[in-house]
Amino acid sequence: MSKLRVAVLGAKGRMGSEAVRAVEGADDMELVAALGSEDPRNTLTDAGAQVAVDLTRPDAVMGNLEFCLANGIHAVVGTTGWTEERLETLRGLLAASPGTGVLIAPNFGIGAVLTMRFAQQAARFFESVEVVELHHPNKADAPSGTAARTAQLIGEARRAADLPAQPDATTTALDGARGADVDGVPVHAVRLRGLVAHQEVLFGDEGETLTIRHDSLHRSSFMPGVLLGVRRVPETPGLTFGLENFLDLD
Ligand SMILES: NC(=O)C1=CN([C@@H]2O[C@H](COP(=O)(O)OP(=O)(O)OC[C@H]3O[C@@H](n4cnc5c(N)ncnc54)[C@H](OP(=O)(O)O)[C@@H]3O)[C@@H](O)[C@H]2O)C=CC1
Ligand SMILES: O=C(O)C1=N[C@H](C(=O)O)C[C@H](O)C1
Repeated sequence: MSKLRVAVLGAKGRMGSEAVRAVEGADDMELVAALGSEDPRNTLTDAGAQVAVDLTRPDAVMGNLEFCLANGIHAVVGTTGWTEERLETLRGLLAASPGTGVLIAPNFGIGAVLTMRFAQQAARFFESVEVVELHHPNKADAPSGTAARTAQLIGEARRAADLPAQPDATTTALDGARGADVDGVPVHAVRLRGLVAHQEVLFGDEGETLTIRHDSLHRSSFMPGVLLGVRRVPETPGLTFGLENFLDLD
């Protein structure tokens, strides 16, 4: 069987360099290009890439995807910064390239995917909920894509259960003290030297609390998810949002 021809964008970055090693170590894949910010995108077509893994920056990913979709290259995207508006633009690009697949994974770690699923399940049972994400201080965006997605899933589950807005009697606060409001859920971002990627989802109700915590202690934790995405995306045209769609969680 011929090997999947894979390119990594952002190849010199923290995640990209790990992805380069993972692709090189996969028996069914061949790393055909490893691009940094200075490399022209046509390196991808010249190398005959079938799947591009984007681990760049929120301000770079859309241009990369435009190029990939215009050239029928499937994409596995770990880069963050996805708003509904950006997703809509991407859906438009995909409509013009119907056989091509894009996976956007807010988090490739199985523990993080499970955290989101468990939080979604717990959401309707608790009056209060807050999300705290904790990352290394070189991270460009806040809150993390994972925290934003977690809060969105919780918000959807609360609405589906007809829960009211959660109680919060704060009338005076320093700016930012209550975190960012994502879909009615306060999200707090910690940046601390020594950390990699961590998240706590705190639920509370009368007389009890529930904490769901996940820790990525090394970026190798994301690599099985990246490789799964690379294997599955060529057979999955259109937009897939979330690695859970490629996992049998139920
Ligand atoms: N989904 C997931 O599981 C995970 C997602 N991430 C996300 O991945 C992204 C990257 O994170 P991280 O590796 O820590 O960031 P880094 O800053 O370490 O790496 C980003 C790399 O992308 C390069 N780059 C920027 N623009 C382009 C471009 N147009 N083409 C090719 N390369 C480019 C940068 O090069 P230069 O320095 O020259 O600008 C840099 O080497 C972030 O959005 C982060 O949130 C991170 C971890 C897990
Ligand atoms: O930048 C990071 O490091 C990470 N980014 C992703 C995010 O924003 O959710 C995934 C993980 O948290 C690590």
